[in-house]
Amino acid sequence: MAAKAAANAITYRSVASSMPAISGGRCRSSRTWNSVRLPRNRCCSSLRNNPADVDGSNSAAVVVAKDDKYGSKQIISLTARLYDYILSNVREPEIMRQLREETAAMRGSQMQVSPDQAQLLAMLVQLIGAQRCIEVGVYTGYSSLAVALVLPESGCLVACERDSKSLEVAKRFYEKAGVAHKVIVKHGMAADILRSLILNGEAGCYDFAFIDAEKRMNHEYFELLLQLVRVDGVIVIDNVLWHGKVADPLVSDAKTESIRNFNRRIMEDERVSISMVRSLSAFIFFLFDSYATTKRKYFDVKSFFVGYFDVKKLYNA
Ligand SMILES: C[S@@+](CC[C@H](N)C(=O)[O-])C[C@H]1O[C@@H](n2cnc3c(N)ncnc32)[C@H](O)[C@@H]1O
Repeated sequence: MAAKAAANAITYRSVASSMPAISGGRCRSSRTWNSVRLPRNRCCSSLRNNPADVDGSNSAAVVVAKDDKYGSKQIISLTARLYDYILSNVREPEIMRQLREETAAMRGSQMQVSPDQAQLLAMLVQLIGAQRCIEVGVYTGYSSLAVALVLPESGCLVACERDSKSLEVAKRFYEKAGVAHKVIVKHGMAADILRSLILNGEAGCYDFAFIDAEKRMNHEYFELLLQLVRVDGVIVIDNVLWHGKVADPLVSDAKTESIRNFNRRIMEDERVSISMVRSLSAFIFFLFDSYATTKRKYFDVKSFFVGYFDVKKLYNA
């Protein structure tokens, strides 16, 4: 699949365009999926020029722990070379590359999700057949653009951001990408916006949410989104490993502590199924389900990929 992707002009959405939604009993086989044409050989390998590893070893991946505790699993660190390889297998639409490159010169550009993370968000939206999404923390719009591009024409994304300057860039790119009609931009404090959606009778009306704003507010966003997102919907939270600081006993600043507390509370929260995913910064997925069946829908990112390709085979057969 990856080799083919590198050799041919492909579409971001090519597989699911022929498949119905697979979650929540909502089968929408007749909907129109958005197709984003990628230029030939377009991938993100241009993102890094020097694949030398941080430790100078140039090894593809380093075993950082091998212990009885981990069974026979080797734990690898994400070296620059390995990350370069991952990026070379990302299908980044041209419009997103333009946005990423424009944002690179701006203050705070490190806040943007990476192309591989954006692709994963888009795939999650596709997998659950999401129609209505919310993003908390838009910045210049990279992750929201990834979501908007794969939403069906009838879909919508409520994009919450307090910074008007970043929003100007985001709005320009929604227009340029032809998805502005799918994005409802909300300028203001995210918690207030979420509360107003609830007051507006929109509880349970959303399929997917992405939280990527003020980390100390995560729990509040989460509780509000639990009301807004339907049972069987998905919430993704960024930065749950906080650059590795959550696991470092010497770090105890307020932000790290709040993320630790949040992760602990989520781990104990039986209302949701969870999966913490390793990434440069990490995601937690929440898949809502009823109490009785909470564990039934558990999956991790590896099975996403397996499931994705299996589903493709199923529908092509
Ligand atoms: C990490 S960035 C978002 C990056 C974006 N998801 C992307 O991938 O391009 C966080 C954004 O959240 C916004 N933000 C922080 N606290 C907020 C709040 N309370 N309400 C709304 N936006 C907030 C910041 O202005 C910033 O633009």
